[in-house]
Amino acid sequence: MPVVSTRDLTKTFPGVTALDRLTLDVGTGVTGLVGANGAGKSTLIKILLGLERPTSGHARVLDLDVATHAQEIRRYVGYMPEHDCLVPDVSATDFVVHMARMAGLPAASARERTADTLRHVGLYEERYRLVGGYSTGMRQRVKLAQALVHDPRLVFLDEPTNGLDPTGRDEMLDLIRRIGTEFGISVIVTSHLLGELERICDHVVVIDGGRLLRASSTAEFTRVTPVLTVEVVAFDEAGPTNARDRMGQALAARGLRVRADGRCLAVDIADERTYDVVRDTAAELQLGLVRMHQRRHRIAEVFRDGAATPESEEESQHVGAP
Ligand SMILES: Nc1ncnc2c1ncn2[C@@H]1O[C@H](COP(=O)(O)OP(=O)(O)OP(=O)(O)O)[C@@H](O)[C@H]1O
Repeated sequence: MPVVSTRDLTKTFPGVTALDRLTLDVGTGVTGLVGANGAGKSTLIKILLGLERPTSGHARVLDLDVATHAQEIRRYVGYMPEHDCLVPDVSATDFVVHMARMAGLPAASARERTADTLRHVGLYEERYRLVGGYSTGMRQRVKLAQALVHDPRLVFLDEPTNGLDPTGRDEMLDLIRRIGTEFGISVIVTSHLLGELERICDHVVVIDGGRLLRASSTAEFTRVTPVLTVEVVAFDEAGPTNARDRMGQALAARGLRVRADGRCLAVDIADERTYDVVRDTAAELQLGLVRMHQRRHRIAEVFRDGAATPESEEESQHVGAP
């Protein structure tokens, strides 16, 4: 059973179509919802939580209709909003206990669950300090804790790494991954930073202008392609592009299909001997072989090309065609 499914979901604001007949099924696990600013990610989450009404179309969360079961849905679902929702002059404990009570937990279990959850997000030692004195990373963790405190089956995390430095971002991503793997809670996480989602998500959904661009497993997005990325350097004074082009021409003369790919060459793998041909050609031309590895699709290519094909115009430009 999908945790979220939408059918022809449309939301218009005056002059703006935020969601445009979006039809989508999201399964269990950690799913990344990717889109540029204004793509419609937050609007979708708000509709799924029953906080916004769709203009037309249908949506179900955990098999419950958002139009008729919004309150029940919120009992089973946690939500970490994008913007700051914290009260500065209360402690993390008081805030999270309050949110647990709002979610319907009795006082004793609200306190117990709050202590557990703050420990999981790494704030146990600091739990009685006022939130107003917290760093951005700590504030994001409090927001995450309140989304988890009532033991939901599904959490929506809206841009959880916003404003974090690289270390804080890595820690937050690890935490999100653990929510999915250790606690078995399904996660839908939005981000405009594609690399993050490659790291932690099982599935990726890409929306653009309120429409579905692509939905598939991360493995499918980043699968290995039958193309070698090759980078060479010259030991003489010739520049890096010159070395790349000399190598490209020599490989093409040996019957390989080669394209320029920035500083590198993209070489189609004809068979197992392709690796040897590349190595021997570099040696013959007295070029240093900096790298030679099989290429992976990148999620970013979905945005650049409008479809997840590895061949952009730049990459298709042939060098040294015989
Ligand atoms: N309450 C609203 N009134 C009018 N327009 C809105 C409203 N909420 C969203 N929009 C518009 O709908 C579009 C989608 O917005 P949304 O916030 O869902 O995008 P997003 O993908 O979450 O982007 P961001 O990461 O910038 O929040 C945008 O053009 C936005 O300006």
